[in-house]
Amino acid sequence: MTHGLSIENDQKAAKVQFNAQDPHKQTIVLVGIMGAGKSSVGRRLAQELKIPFFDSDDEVEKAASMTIPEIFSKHGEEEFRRVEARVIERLLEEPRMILATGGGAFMNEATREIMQKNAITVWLNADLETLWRRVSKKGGRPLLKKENPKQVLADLLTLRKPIYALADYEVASIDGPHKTTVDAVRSALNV
Ligand SMILES: Nc1ncnc2c1ncn2[C@@H]1O[C@H](COP(=O)(O)OP(=O)(O)O)[C@@H](O)[C@H]1O
Ligand SMILES: O=C(O)C1=C[C@@H](OP(=O)(O)O)[C@@H](O)[C@H](O)C1
Ligand SMILES: [Mg+2]
Repeated sequence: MTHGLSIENDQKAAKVQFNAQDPHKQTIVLVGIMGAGKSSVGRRLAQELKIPFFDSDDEVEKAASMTIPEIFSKHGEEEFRRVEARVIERLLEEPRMILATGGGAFMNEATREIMQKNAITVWLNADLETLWRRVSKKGGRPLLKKENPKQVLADLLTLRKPIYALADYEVASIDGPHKTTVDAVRSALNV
């Protein structure tokens, strides 16, 4: 039946449109483990693209008027995760931006669904040695304040990798100038 066919086609067209992703129009969310470069690469990417940059960790700190280590020690990780999820949901209602997330944010299924629906997700990936070198330079990451922080990082990486792999794009965050990784993201997304 012609009429039936045309409805079916319209529905298909609507579906394609609904799922269409456009890195030129949508927020670009950077995910990946601690030290992947979400914050530092994200800031530079936003500068190049001349769009706003937000870091969910900074926004959580502002919302709580506390540093992340303080939130962890005074209220615990669960409370941090609750605030983090709320902050990201709010940011994804804003106009297009580059959003650097904290390394655990993408593990939350609801948050991940919101990101995948409203944004382009990019996994910055790096090997353990590179990550370890980077995170050892600076403290401020409560999850690594443990007896064997390198092992903690390795275990987290093993646990989280299959989830990060659900991102729309994977980009290698290799050592060298940040610009190399910024260029790699731009070329993957064609922005
Ligand atoms: N692709 C990269 N090239 C060079 N240095 C990097 C790169 N990514 C991160 N770094 C460095 O590693 C450290 C951690 O990076 P950061 O952006 O804070 O990572 P994340 O926000 O993913 O935890 C910083 O000192 C940063 O300058
Ligand atoms: O991996 C994680 O669970 C965390 C990563 C941190 O952000 P970065 O990935 O930017 O270091 C920060 O959100 C918090 O310390 C917890
Ligand atoms: Mg960061």
